[in-house]
Amino acid sequence: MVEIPFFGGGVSFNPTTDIPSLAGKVILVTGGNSGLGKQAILDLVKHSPARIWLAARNAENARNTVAEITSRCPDAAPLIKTLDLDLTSFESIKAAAGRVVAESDRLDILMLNAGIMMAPAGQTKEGYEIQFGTNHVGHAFLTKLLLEPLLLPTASRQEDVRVVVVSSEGHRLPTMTGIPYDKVKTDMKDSYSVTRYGQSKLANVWFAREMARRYPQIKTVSVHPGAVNTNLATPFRESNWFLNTFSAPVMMLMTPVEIGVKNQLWAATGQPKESVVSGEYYVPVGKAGGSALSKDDKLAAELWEWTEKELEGQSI
Ligand SMILES: NC(=O)c1ccc[n+]([C@@H]2O[C@H](COP(=O)([O-])OP(=O)(O)OC[C@H]3O[C@@H](n4cnc5c(N)ncnc54)[C@H](O)[C@@H]3O)[C@@H](O)[C@H]2O)c1
Repeated sequence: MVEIPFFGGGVSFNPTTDIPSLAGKVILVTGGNSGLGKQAILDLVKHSPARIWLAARNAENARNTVAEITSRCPDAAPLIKTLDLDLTSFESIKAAAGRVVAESDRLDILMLNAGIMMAPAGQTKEGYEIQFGTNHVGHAFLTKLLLEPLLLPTASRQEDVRVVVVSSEGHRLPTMTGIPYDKVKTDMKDSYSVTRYGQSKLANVWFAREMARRYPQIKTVSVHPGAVNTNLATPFRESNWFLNTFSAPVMMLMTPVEIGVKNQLWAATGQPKESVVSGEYYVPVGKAGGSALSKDDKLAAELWEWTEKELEGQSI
């Protein structure tokens, strides 16, 4: 997918010098075993030690990632824990949240970073279209389970609590149609499509916007990382011989992950904290953006209410 590059504006952010001390804080990053999530954890532990949950769906990959991070940053070893989390399964999300609540006394940064794009068509365990179910429903459920036991109590102690939802400029793809709620569980014929990805990423922006309105004590924002050289498009590429053969030079032109991670790191830690405005959607780095549709408060509230209904009665 072609992401729109951004020139000019924004803020300058250097993880090495601009991440403030996070000592004593607890951070959870979903999709922590590759791409932007892994790089975010590397920067966080390298430059400002905090206790970190590296959430990933494959336990062995997660352990290997921790081994790689701690080999590059040995002091991080006691600070990182892996967390089994498959966002396509409510059972897995409940187990993950249950463990975090049992083993943490606070949660300062929740980075909802995991995502899939144009993966093979499919449905989550609960029947949602796979991109919408993973990118939006799974993250919304995880947030719901962590909100009352950890995020709100941490915020009530006057702490700087932030939720960063990694969205995409792909949120612009659903223009007139928005999100067809009647189809997210029933109609799978274009489940692999970029339109479905766009719907899930629009949901990410709306979710952050409405969460910011409902919980002003927590700073919740959504971000676009840029067009970054990660594994995100691998399943799509591998499904198409032409892309598979000719995409290597294009990949090399994409933003390296060390740069691409800056926007979400800035959103999670940037100072002064007033510079990160709750409810906003940011393009790299720290530049407010977003489609007109993504700023529609009525539609953001509608998404929240629809999601709440879907998750009704679900708890750890
Ligand atoms: N790379 C880009 O150019 C780009 C552009 C815009 C937005 N994004 C967003 O950035 C985020 C991170 O993606 P990335 O580029 O690092 O790609 P990536 O493929 O390297 O990382 C995605 C991560 O999500 C995890 N994940 C996927 N399905 C999961 C599931 N069911 N349960 C738990 N974890 C799951 C993967 O294991 C992986 O760790 C995504 O939300 C993506 O939509 C990326």
